[in-house]
Amino acid sequence: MGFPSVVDRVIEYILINYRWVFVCFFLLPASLLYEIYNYGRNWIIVKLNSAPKLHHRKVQNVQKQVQNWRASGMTVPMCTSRPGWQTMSLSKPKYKKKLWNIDINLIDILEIDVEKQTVRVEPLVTMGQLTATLDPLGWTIPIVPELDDLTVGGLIMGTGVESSSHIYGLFQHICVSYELVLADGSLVTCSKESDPDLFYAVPWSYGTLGFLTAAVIRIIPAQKYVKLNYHPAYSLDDAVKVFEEQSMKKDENDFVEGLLFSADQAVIMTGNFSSTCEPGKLNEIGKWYKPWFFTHVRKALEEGPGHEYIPLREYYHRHTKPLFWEVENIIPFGNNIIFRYLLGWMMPPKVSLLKVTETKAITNLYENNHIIQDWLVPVKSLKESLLNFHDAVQVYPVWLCPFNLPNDPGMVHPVGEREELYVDIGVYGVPKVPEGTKYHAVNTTRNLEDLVAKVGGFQMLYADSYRTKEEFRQMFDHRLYDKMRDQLECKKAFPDVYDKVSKQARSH
Ligand SMILES: Cc1cc2nc3c(=O)[nH]c(=O)nc-3n(C[C@H](O)[C@H](O)[C@H](O)COP(=O)(O)OP(=O)(O)OC[C@H]3O[C@@H](n4cnc5c(N)ncnc54)[C@H](O)[C@@H]3O)c2cc1C
Ligand SMILES: NC(=O)C1=CN([C@@H]2O[C@H](COP(=O)(O)OP(=O)(O)OC[C@H]3O[C@@H](n4cnc5c(N)ncnc54)[C@H](OP(=O)(O)O)[C@@H]3O)[C@@H](O)[C@H]2O)C=CC1
Ligand SMILES: CC(C)=CCC[C@@H](C)[C@H]1CC[C@@]2(C)C3=C(CC[C@]12C)[C@@]1(C)CC[C@H](O)C(C)(C)[C@@H]1CC3
Repeated sequence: MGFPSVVDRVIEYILINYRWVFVCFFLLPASLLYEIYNYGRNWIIVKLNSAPKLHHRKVQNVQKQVQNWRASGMTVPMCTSRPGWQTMSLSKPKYKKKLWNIDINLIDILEIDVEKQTVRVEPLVTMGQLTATLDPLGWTIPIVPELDDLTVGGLIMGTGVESSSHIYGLFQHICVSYELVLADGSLVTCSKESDPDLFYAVPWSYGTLGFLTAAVIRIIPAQKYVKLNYHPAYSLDDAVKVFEEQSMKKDENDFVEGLLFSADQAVIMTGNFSSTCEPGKLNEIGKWYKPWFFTHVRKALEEGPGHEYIPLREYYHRHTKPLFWEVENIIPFGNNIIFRYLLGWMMPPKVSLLKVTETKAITNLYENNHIIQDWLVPVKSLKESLLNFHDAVQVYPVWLCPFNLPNDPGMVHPVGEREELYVDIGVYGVPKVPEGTKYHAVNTTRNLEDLVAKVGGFQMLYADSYRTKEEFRQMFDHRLYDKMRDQLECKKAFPDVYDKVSKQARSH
């Protein structure tokens, strides 16, 4: 063994087992600088109010790039040029190296129309940017997927869900219209009324019908706080019952969410907008020294039912600081009180910087010894699904988020072809397997995918999907998608959606 390989191994050992050293001393300060740069840039744009004027020119630039692709002979299909490390998706989009990259540098909020109750945004606008802009004005989009860096484009072309989804559905269901550049270079705007086929085909198409250049999204009046009630449950039956009952009460609860801490311990949360706060009941969970949200919620198991008030924006982004519970694996002492007071203000490390500095060994570690999946199943199959996940991986906490699934045309439908309540079951962590056995990521995930498909469910596609093309086409309804691909001459212009999202297709 030569000297360099020993050094390599030592570095690899340190990077895997002591990733926090690198993260704390390099990534956290880098994340802060990056944020300050973004903040400064956004501030200048807001102050100069230049974004709406530039939009048209920036869209023309996208059209020009598509025209150039056509003029070049259309030899390889197109995708956006946003590098994989900048995205929130877990899977690595290796296809980008082979495809024709289109630069879509559209990052601004264009217009807030309080009369029509809509906001018009460009696709790279993030959830953090939207809440920072809308909340102080007393407005919000009805569904705010909780991680700051999720983008409007990714959430429309993929999907988005949040604790208000039991009322409003998925991210696509709060969108009024999409502005797209199509394969022929033309610019179209589609809505439910003007072009229902295209409008319903866009969500879950992962950029394979056209490039999104703007979207109009509904806004609703917001209030200063969320009054959050904690309902601890001490058996799976009780947890499922309370969760289901509360999710059905659309008129009573503005927000519903559950965290399952073990097979028989859960805390179900229900929340409402509130303009006032009871004295002594304010909890500013977003402050740098506050504990991670899921650890705070877990305390309700000992303390019993209770309620408190959380500032609205801090509620929306409650899972950002610990990236649900994923930061625990990267900075194990990140929730320690001394760390929080000293360095908590720099948290969390930017996902994009974590990704760009990820080594092959860490990628392998996550691929083989970690599960990150969101399964979307009818709520009536919740208990059965949770038992299946428990048998297969025993990963806790589990995230539970109810959502309404209308029977619209497009990729996803409720099982009974009638509007139905579904639940997103988020499983993120290191699987526990019986002693003496080894966790097999592909087999386990495939088995779970089968079980989810059997009850009429789907998986979110930001993570790894191991479906074959046939199984994928059974899970997602391709009728409208195929029709639009033919009609808009997409076959040469964009890869098929399966070839963008499947694990197999993405890895080479
Ligand atoms: C070190 C640092 C880190 C930060 N990290 C984050 C973060 O992770 N996530 C986050 O969302 N914010 C972040 N911010 C921004 C800051 O937290 C919020 O902007 C703040 O809560 C709003 O305060 P304000 O009233 O002073 O902003 P205002 O000056 O009223 O502006 C509100 C914000 O809205 C956005 N905005 C408004 N209109 C437009 C437009 N047309 N185009 C583009 N953007 C627009 C801008 O981001 C601007 O910062 C960070 C700021 C700093 C200094
Ligand atoms: N709470 C929630 O709902 C959460 C959702 N997620 C998931 O994360 C993903 C979003 O991450 P994010 O980083 O924002 O998005 P990404 O950059 O990962 O984009 C996701 C997909 O959307 C396509 N896309 C994005 N913008 C455009 C555009 N302007 N025109 C055409 N296609 C576009 C991308 O195409 P291309 O490959 O060509 O770039 C890609 O296939 C979604 O899949 C979402 O489901 C993750 C965490 C939480
Ligand atoms: C529908 C919902 C709520 C999904 C929540 C998904 C989160 C748990 C995901 C989104 C981004 C995500 C995949 C990520 C990771 C963990 C799980 C995350 C946070 C991490 C941080 C795990 C460690 C990895 O080395 C790496 C840095 C690449 C990723 C980055 C993205």
